[in-house]
Amino acid sequence: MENAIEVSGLTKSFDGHTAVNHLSLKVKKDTIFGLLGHNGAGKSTTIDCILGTQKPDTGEVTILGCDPAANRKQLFEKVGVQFQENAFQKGLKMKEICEITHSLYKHPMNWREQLQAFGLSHREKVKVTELSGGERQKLCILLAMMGQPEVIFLDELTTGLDPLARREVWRTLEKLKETGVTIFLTSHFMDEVENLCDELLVLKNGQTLVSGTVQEVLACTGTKNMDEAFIHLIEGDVQ
Ligand SMILES: Nc1ncnc2c1ncn2[C@@H]1O[C@H](COP(=O)(O)OP(=O)(O)OP(=O)(O)O)[C@@H](O)[C@H]1O
Repeated sequence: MENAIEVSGLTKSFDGHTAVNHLSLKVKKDTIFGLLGHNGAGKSTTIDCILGTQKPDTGEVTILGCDPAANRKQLFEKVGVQFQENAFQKGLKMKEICEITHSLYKHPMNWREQLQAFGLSHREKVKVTELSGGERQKLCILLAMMGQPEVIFLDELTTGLDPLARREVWRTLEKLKETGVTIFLTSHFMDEVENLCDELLVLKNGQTLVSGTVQEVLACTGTKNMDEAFIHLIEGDVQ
């Protein structure tokens, strides 16, 4: 199976502190990949380096065979990114943000359909600042999907969502995967990872502890679920 994302020997330091240390990974096309780790493990830095928004100290990255730093414009059409909610311009209504984002793409999605799938249709005229945290989070995911990307990056996918909303998001991602979208996500919810991810990688202090399918991680840690596996991995290997 072809790879959508390849990372080899990625290292990134800030002021002498190594945030990501010699990380290598491959994400197969049409799969969901989960990057896990404790707070400060290096997940967001990894995504920033993969997207080219941070310059790695060393390492090679390709998305859909391209160097993201050198092919930014070309990749923009094919890669969706979940931006942090505080990046929203104040005073804009949800509908206006959707329309603006829609206008940026050659082949945008029907955002009203997705708004309905997320149960947000009745809120389209509400200012983003007046939405609940969970509603804003769903909006961020919708915006990442807007250009009908081939690859989508979702950092802290369902943080702030209630259990029902999390399942709505899961269903959306499963449908996206069925249509041939590759998804790279980070999450602190191990049930989410078990349900969604084809493969995962656990980081501790910027270094890879383990990678593989959920079953492989459970087998190598001798645990019954990802919660136990995660705690075993993070607590068991003090560095
Ligand atoms: N711009 C920056 N300048 C200095 N240090 C940074 C910067 N960005 C990240 N770091 C440091 O790099 C390390 C990894 O941070 P990162 O945000 O990648 O972790 P994370 O795994 O995404 O954490 P969380 O789960 O809390 O979001 C941390 O020690 C963090 O303080």
